[in-house]
Amino acid sequence: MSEIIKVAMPKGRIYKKASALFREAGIQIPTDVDESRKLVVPLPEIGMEFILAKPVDVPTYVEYGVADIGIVGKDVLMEESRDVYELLDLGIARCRMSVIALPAWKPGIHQRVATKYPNVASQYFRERGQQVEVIKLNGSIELAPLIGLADRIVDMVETGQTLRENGLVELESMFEITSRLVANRVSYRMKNAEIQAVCDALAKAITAKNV
Ligand SMILES: Nc1ncnc2c1ncn2[C@@H]1O[C@H](COP(=O)(O)OP(=O)(O)OP(=O)(O)O)[C@@H](O)[C@H]1O
Ligand SMILES: O=P(O)(O)OC[C@H]1O[C@H](OP(=O)(O)OP(=O)(O)O)[C@H](O)[C@@H]1O
Repeated sequence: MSEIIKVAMPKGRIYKKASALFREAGIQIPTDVDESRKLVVPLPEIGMEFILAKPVDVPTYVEYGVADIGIVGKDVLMEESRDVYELLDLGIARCRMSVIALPAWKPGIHQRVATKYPNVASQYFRERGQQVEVIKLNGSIELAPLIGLADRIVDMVETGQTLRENGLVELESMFEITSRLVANRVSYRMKNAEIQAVCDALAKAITAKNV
């Protein structure tokens, strides 16, 4: 008998896109499990159990093996540096991580950068020889330059609407971001056939979408 695969799924904007991709891959998962308050959803009929997690926590659950696989944005993987296998680029929830400022921004002596991604931002500016003070925020990052907390921000840009509505400009695009399928290293060995089957089915669905 094949083993149950535990899947850490991010609540929020990735869930609908990821669950649609699973269904295109022939894995019939419900569309609306993220709308209830139930956090562990057993789906024995398809040999899976879904763990509905905050996106930033998905790599932690997978590293510790309480989830065998997970779906997570590349932005979170870069920031969290968890020891997980990155198996597949799902090509969903596409956006970019950028450096953003008010149009009048000029390099100054003491530069402050606000972001939800302090590790990624620190490394990015360090590699470019720019000395900056990085300030961690947890949301509405665009506020920081508007009210004088920081000169620049590092944040996600998708449609650009948030920037336009707040009179901000994108100075540099740092990284293209998509969601990834990741696996726990031990699970990948112990449940290899089951995990590889999910990975192959998703890869086939992605290829079918792109032709
Ligand atoms: N416009 C966007 N803004 C932010 N993230 C986006 C965007 N579009 C796609 N993404 C991707 O979606 C992922 C999850 O975004 P979501 O907003 O659901 O998470 P979150 O900000 O951690 O949620 P919460 O605020 O509930 O903790 C991001 O990590 C990123 O990979
Ligand atoms: O280019 P756009 O399509 O406007 O998308 C980008 C915005 O979306 C995200 O914010 P989110 O909605 O997650 O809210 P938050 O700022 O509270 O994290 C991100 O942090 C940007 O603010």
